[in-house]
Amino acid sequence: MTPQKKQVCIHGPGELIHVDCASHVYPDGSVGIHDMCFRVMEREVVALCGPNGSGKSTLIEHLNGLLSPSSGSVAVMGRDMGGLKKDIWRYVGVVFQRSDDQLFAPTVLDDVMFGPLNMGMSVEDARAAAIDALKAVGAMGLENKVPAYLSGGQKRLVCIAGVLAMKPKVIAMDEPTSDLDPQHSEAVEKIILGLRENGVSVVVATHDLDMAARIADRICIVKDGSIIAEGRPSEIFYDEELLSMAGLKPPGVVRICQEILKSAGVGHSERPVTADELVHLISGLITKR
Ligand SMILES: Nc1ncnc2c1ncn2[C@@H]1O[C@H](COP(=O)(O)OP(=O)(O)OP(=O)(O)O)[C@@H](O)[C@H]1O
Repeated sequence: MTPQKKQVCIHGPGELIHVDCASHVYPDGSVGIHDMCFRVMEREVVALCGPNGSGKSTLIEHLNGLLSPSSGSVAVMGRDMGGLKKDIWRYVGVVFQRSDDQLFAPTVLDDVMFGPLNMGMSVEDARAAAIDALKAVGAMGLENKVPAYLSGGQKRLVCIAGVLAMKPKVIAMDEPTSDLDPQHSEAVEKIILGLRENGVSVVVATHDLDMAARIADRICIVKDGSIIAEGRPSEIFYDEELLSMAGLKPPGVVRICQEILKSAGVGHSERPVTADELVHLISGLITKR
């Protein structure tokens, strides 16, 4: 199935967020995104994949009103972003690319409690929400630490906890596994999948196509400020022409699969994108011999 090129930006049922941004122009005249139609549906993980400077962060910052379209609109739960004001954090949370942009309080607990307190929760409830969130990301024990002294991986987990504590319906994460070791990356992947399991939708901007293949229901390819194609990982990651046009390399599993099938001289309709799917395909081929 050919991935769909985005053409029209029509509101549809089940949308949590609808971005219809004709353009976002930064004060210096740089165009961050343009002709951008983007939707977030219920209970899905969407990955934004594209080269440096393609507009992923700019799009993410439109999802909770940190940036607004120069021309166009953003609707959250069917309501215009402009009317949501501070309430936006109840619906959409953003985990920034640089953890140091997010952490500011004297202790981890203060930091994670900040959002809930700002939403009007009592100190007691905010503390309970913060502790729950720290538990959910496996960061209990860090409550009394100074955020600035945490490791990069710990900072990322605390940033995620700070957003989780507000219990939003959508969480957008900008390159959540960049600079993380394999263990912390896996922890973040598990958190994302756990969120979807609990009915939270997650938008992830990432250069890690292997991770996107493992966790995403939908891949959006972002190039030069627009989404040029979207579809399931198995559709997008086997489209060599599309990936090459976007300056991207297929995930490792896809490359291995293509090489194996080529050297074995067999065609196959299956399109594995995860290691488990590839193992399943190879086992099937061996059994048939
Ligand atoms: N504050 C800003 N002022 C001016 N131009 C900006 C600003 N932020 C981003 N841009 C420009 O907007 C475009 C999109 O940048 P953006 O950071 O959204 O891309 P990205 O896909 O997230 O990149 P990366 O993968 O490197 O993080 C780029 O041309 C960038 O130079």
